[in-house]
Formats: sequence, C-alpha cells, structure tokens
Amino acid sequence: MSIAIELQDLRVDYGDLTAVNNLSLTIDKGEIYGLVGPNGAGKTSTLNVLATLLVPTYGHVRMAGYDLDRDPDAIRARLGYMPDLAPVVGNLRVWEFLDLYAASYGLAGTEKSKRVDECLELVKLADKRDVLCGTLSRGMTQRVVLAKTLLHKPEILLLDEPASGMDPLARIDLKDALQSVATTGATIIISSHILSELAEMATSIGILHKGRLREHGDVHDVLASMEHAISKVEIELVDGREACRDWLASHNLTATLPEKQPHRIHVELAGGKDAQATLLKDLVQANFQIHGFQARRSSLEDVMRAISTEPEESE
Ligand SMILES: Nc1ncnc2c1ncn2[C@@H]1O[C@H](COP(=O)(O)OP(=O)(O)OP(=O)(O)O)[C@@H](O)[C@H]1O
Repeated sequence: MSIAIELQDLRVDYGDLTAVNNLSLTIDKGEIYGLVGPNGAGKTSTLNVLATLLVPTYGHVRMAGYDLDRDPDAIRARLGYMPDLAPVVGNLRVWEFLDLYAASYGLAGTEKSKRVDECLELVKLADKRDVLCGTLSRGMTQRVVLAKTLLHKPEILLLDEPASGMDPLARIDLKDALQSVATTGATIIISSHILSELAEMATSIGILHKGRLREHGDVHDVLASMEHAISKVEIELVDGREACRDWLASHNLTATLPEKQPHRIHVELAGGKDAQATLLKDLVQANFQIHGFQARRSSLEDVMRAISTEPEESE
C-alpha cells in the first residue's frame, strides 16, 4: 500500500508553548485516520500544518507525493480541508451552493453539474439537492460542506472535528459518507476529542496528548496494547461490600459501588491479567467471600483516560 501522508519529527511551538512535539507518523492511501486527543492536545495545530495554513517550527511533511516545504501549491491542489463549523450560504439551495464552488474550481457546463451530483451522491444527499441550505440540520450541513470539499477530487481530506455536536444517527450518515469517499481512493484525517466517536469511523487512530503521539495504529490493536496498562474488574461479594471498598482504598485502588447491584464493586487496576490475578488472590487471603470476579473490557474512553493520566515523559 502506498503512503499518502508522512510526518517526521513535526514540531509546532507558539512562543514557549510546544503544541506538537516531535510527531512522526505515516498514513496509507485510502485510510480514514482518526486523530484523537483532549482539548489542547495539538490536533488543530497538526491539521493546520497539513492544510498548509501554519508553518511548523521544524519537521518534515510529505503529502500526496510532494514535500510540503518544496511544493506547497502541489499539495494544496490535492487537498480538501473542512474546518469545524464551516459555513454554508443559508438562502442558496444545496445544488446552487455546490455549483458556486464548482465554478470557482473552473468547472463549467455539464462537467460542473455532473460533479455536483456526484458529490451529493457521495455524501448521500442527492434527495436534498433542491432544499435551502439554511433549513438543513447540523449533520446535513456538515455533509453539504463535505460535498463542497470533494468537488475538486482531493486526494487528501482533512476534517477538523466533523462530528462535533452531531447526534448518533447523523454520525452514522457521516461515517457512511466518509466510507464512500474513502472507496474513491482518498485518504481522510478526522480529528475529535471523543475517541468512541472516531472509532466508529476510522480505520486507524493516533492518540495525541500534550503534543505527543501516545498510541498509534488499528483501533482494536490500540485497545489491545492498552490492556496491559489498565483493566477493570467487577467483583461480586456474598456480603461486606463497604468493607471491601475500604480494603481496596487502603491498597490505593479506586472502587465504585453500582447503585442497583448491592453486592458488586467495580475496580480499575493499573495492569492487565497479572494485576487481576494478584488482586483476586489478595482478596481471598483477606477473607472476602468472592462470588464472582469478572474482567471487563476497557472502553475507548478508559484508554484515553489512562493515557491522559500517564506520567510525563522527560524531554
Ligand atoms: N495561535 C496560537 N497561539 C498560542 N497558542 C496556541 C495557538 N493555537 C493553539 N495554541 C495552544 O496550543 C495547544 C494546542 O492547541 P490545538 O488547538 O492545536 O489543540 P487541539 O487538540 O486542537 O485542541 P482543541 O480541541 O481544544 O482545539 C493549546 O495549548 C493551545 O492553547
């Protein structure tokens, strides 16, 4: 598979603040890559560099076969960028809005109207062709802007928080639209601060925290690689739930007591299977009557939280 985007040691400083810190990654052609991180992680700064809107402090960027520092115009011509909350013109019909932009890309006549219709098909909005942009829902508006971003057949699409504020159904429509765009061979980067939102759409993810890439790869591989770092267990006791909670607290383990399950305790552990086995052994030795001990799968948000609370790496 050929590489669409390559970053080497990308760094973005704003004065004393390092927003992106030696970021290196490669993204294959046709991938939907999710860049995820909490607020301030450096996602927008990274996307702004890729969109050629921000000159990095240092680092090497290669996109669509061109070096960013040598051929920014060649990259721009192959790039589609959709910022968060991109505007539409409310009193234009969907096709008119797209037609306007298609003309600005130099398309004319039947070629122009054909491309407008193709893009509407790609984002699954052909039936909204004649609707006024101002009457569309947020999810549909985002897809109209996506259609606009596709008009010039970009090889690389950069979408900053495209799903923010969307309800689950609108996210499914966006996911379907992105998947159909990816089948045309385009490479897509989408950013979000919500990992589960991206996991629905992305083929791979990179988790950014304080400008550094903490995990990177296939969504399921990232989860699996984190299983050694954190795990959750559900303990079911015959009785003595509060005493067990106090015992766990005295061993620096945080437990939650689910309200509707009076005999159960949820515990978060630093560590995977070994840590779970040790905990079970210690609980039995401390004479707690264990009725059940079940490891629970870490959610994507657990992974995110674990990464956010990891100690800082030294420079
Ligand atoms: N133009 C700027 N000048 C100074 N600091 C900036 C500038 N832009 C961003 N920052 C800082 O750089 C860090 C990374 O910001 P960035 O917007 O890239 O992160 P983000 O992951 O996109 O966050 P968010 O989801 O909040 O937009 C933050 O601490 C932010 O305050």
